[in-house]
Amino acid sequence: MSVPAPAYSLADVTVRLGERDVLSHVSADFAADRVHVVRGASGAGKTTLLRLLMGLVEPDSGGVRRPDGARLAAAFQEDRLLDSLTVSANVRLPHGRMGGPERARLLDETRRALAAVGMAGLESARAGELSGGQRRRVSLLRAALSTSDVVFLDEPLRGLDEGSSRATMAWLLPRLAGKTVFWVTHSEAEAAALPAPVLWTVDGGRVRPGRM
Ligand SMILES: Nc1ncnc2c1ncn2[C@@H]1O[C@H](COP(=O)(O)OP(=O)(O)OP(=O)(O)O)[C@@H](O)[C@H]1O
Repeated sequence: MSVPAPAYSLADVTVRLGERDVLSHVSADFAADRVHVVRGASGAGKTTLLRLLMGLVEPDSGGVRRPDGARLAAAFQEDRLLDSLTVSANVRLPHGRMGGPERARLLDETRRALAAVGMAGLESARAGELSGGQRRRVSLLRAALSTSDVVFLDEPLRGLDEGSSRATMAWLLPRLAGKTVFWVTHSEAEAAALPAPVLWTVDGGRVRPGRM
């Protein structure tokens, strides 16, 4: 049986930000179609790793191989919602202009998704009127409902209470099936709830397989 090509490869990559090599001589292969759980202390470089894989940062030295033509979705640590737009308009953003039936289908899916994550009836609320935990969930819905092959989630459940967290996870996981996922978390329980996760630790500028 042939081994599938990795979705992303880093070869001796260094990323310098300000005065510091945040990532230093990192080599790693990230398999396609798996959930990669990225852990590490605050400031270790987890977000920088995600930005590097997404192509938002280029390495100062070394090589990055990214999949050709992959469609990316992301929920960043800061939710990046447009406050003056409604919840459903924010979820629709990655889809660009949509026709009647397609738009109606997404609106319906958004309505059902909001109910599933404990935000029933909020599709017409302005994003600027939402709480932090509600904003988080809208940003996750937007990423998970967009058409994508690779999904980057930077501390996706941060700030959610246990019930919301559980409901959001239950809604989210089936929608990530078959995709390559990068999931940054500080939570052991969250990592354990993910399907067959591939664990990575960012520490001292290095990215190592396994837990801390
Ligand atoms: N644009 C930048 N210029 C200079 N330094 C930066 C820049 N962006 C990040 N850093 C620094 O790089 C280091 C890694 O930051 P990064 O956000 O990747 O860490 P993290 O592991 O995601 O942290 P957290 O868990 O707190 O989100 C930090 O010391 C941060 O201050």
